[in-house]
Amino acid sequence: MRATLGSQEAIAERISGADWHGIAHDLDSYGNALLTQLLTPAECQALIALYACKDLFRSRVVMERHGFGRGEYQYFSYPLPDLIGDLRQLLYPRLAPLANRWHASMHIDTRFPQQHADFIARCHGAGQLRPTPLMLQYGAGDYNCLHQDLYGEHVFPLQVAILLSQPGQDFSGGEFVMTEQRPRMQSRAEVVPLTRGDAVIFAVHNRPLQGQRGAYRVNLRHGVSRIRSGTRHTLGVIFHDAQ
Ligand SMILES: O=C(O)CCC(=O)C(=O)O
Ligand SMILES: [Fe+2]
Repeated sequence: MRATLGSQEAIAERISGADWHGIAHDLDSYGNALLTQLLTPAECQALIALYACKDLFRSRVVMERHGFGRGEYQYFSYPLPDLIGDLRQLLYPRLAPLANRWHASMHIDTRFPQQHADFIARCHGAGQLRPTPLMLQYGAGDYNCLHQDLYGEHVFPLQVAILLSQPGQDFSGGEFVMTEQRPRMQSRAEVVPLTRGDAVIFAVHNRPLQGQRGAYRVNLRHGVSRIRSGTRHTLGVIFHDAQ
């Protein structure tokens, strides 16, 4: 599995080569940023194949049953497949300084350690023991309602979703969408254009927005518009664990 799923070194190199200044700028300006071509088509394909391996997952959610939309997803069990553990561990340190800066701007006291293992120890110490990385699977007519992935008191304010299917080839429709609700103002929407292997990094629930009298908090949600045809798979990397 290691061969098809790519080495940690290759993933680390792609992450190092990304434009992190540009990503920070986009996250500060829009609450989301693209990290293009994080995974190769072969890695995307290998990840999609994992969806059928029931033993890798701790639970399966049929979205319609909960009013979450239509489609399904599965949460991975520990130990995570290598590639997914590597992504979580390698992306986190790039985002922790930004998360700390956001918290400072929003006057939230919590600060995040530099290493993911230390943050996970904090989650586990508070009873948030269950892994949150997940794979989502949508067919024609499916969609994901606007939501926030909060699973307990401890929340890392950024998360990552990686599109594993090719738009225009594997599926049509199914755009990644975000809304941003500003206090006493109308909501703003963003559609994030993704191709297979691209990651979107985005705010989990709040971000600071610079106003005339300092920064204030805005409330964000994400979801997926209706899949018009075909099948769409995504890998979700959430950095906090769940209660
Ligand atoms: O399928 C998507 O693009 C959205 C997935 C999602 O909601 C998540 O990763 O938290
Ligand atoms: Fe989500």
